[in-house]
Amino acid sequence: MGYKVVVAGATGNVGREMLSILAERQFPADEVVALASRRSLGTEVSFGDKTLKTKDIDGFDFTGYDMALFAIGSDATKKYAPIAASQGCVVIDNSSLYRYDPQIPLIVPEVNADAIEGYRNKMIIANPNCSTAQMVVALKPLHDRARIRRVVVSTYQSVSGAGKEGMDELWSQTKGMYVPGQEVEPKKFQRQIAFNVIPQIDVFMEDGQTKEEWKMVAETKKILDPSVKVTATCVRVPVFVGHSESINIEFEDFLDEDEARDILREAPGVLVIDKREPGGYVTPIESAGEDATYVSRIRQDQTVENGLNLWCVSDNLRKGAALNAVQIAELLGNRILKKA
Ligand SMILES: NC(=O)C1=CN([C@@H]2O[C@H](COP(=O)(O)OP(=O)(O)OC[C@H]3O[C@@H](n4cnc5c(N)ncnc54)[C@H](OP(=O)(O)O)[C@@H]3O)[C@@H](O)[C@H]2O)C=CC1
Ligand SMILES: N[C@@H](CC(=O)OP(=O)(O)O)C(=O)O
Repeated sequence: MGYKVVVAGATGNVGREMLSILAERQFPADEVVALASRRSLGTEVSFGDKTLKTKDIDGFDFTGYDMALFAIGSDATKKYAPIAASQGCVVIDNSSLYRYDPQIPLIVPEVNADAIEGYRNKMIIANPNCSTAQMVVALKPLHDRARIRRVVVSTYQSVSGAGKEGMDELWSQTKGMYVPGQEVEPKKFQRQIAFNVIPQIDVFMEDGQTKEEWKMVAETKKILDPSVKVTATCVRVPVFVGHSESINIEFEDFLDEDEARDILREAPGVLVIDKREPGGYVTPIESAGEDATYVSRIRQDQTVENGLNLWCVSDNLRKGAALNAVQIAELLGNRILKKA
C-alpha cells in the first residue's frame, strides 16, 4: 500500500516541480491530487507520463489523504493548512507562515532530519526559504568539523524565486529592450530587472534588513544551530533559475581549505566543482534542473583567524523548495507513517 498525496499550488512554479520530482523519485503514491485556486479549475498539469486535472482547494476534503505538499503562499496557507491538518492530513508547507513557530519543525533532511518528530504538535512541517536551504546544506558538514561562529552571505537570487510573474517580467522586459511597444515597466520587482540587479527581496524591516535577509538569519539558527551568527544581503539578479551565494565563514577552530573541500565532497546533497582555472566552478545555469547544492571557489580567508570563503549554487525551485519538500515527505513516510 502507498500514500495518498495532495499537491496544493500545482499550477505554480514550485507545485509543478513538486509533481515532477514525486514522479522522478518514484514516490510510493497510490493517488496524487493536484489543487490550486478556482481560477485553475480543470487546468491540466503533468505528473510523470500522466496528466492530472487541477481541482479547487476551496472545499476540498483532505480526509484520508496522508500528506499535502503546499506551495500556495502564506495567505492561502493560513486558510487551508489548518483545515488539512484538522482532517488528519500532514501538511508540508513551502510558505514562511509557520517556519518560526517553535511548535512546528523546520526541516532540511541533510541537516536536521530528527526534528521530524515535532510534526505531531500541529500536523504541520515547514519547508525553509530557498536561500537558507542550500546554504545550510553546505554549512552543516563544516560546522560539525570546526564549529561556525559567524557567516556573512551575499545572495544572487533568480527571478523564479518570485513565482511565474517574476519570470514573465524578466522575459518581457528583456524583449522590450529591443522591440518597440513591448512592456518594460517594473511591476513585480521594485526596479527594472532586465540587465540590472536589485538589492531588495521581500519587504523592509525596521532595522533596515529586508525580510528575506532576516529569514536567512532566523532559519539558519533554527535548522543548524542557534549559536551561529548570520548577516545577509539578498539581491535579485536577471537569471531565470538558480540561486547563487557568496559565503564567508568564521570558525572556532582552524579548517584548512583542502580539508574543507574533502569534507564537502563527502557531504550528503553537496557536489564540489572547484578547479582553479577559467570555468572551474558552477554557475546557476548549470544548476537548473539538478538536485545538488554545488560548492565552488573554496579558499582560505586570510583576513581572519579561522576563515573560509566559498561559492554555493543550487536550483531554487528544487532544493530551495520542491525537492526539499519531497525529501521531507520521504522522511515522514520512511520514519513515521511507514505505509509503503
Ligand atoms: N519559488 C521559490 O523559489 C520558492 C517558493 N516558495 C513558496 O511557494 C509558494 C509558491 O511559489 P511559486 O510556485 O513560485 O508561485 P507561483 O506564483 O508560480 O504559483 C502560485 C501557486 O499558488 C496557487 N495559489 C495562489 N493563491 C491561491 C489561493 N488563494 N488558493 C489556492 N491556490 C492559490 C496558484 O494557483 P493559481 O494558478 O490557480 O493561481 C499557483 O498554483 C510561494 O508563495 C512561497 O510561499 C518557497 C520557497 C521558494
Ligand atoms: N523569497 C524567495 C522565494 C520565496 O518564496 O521565499 P519564501 O518562501 O521565504 O517567501 C525569492 O524570492 O527568491
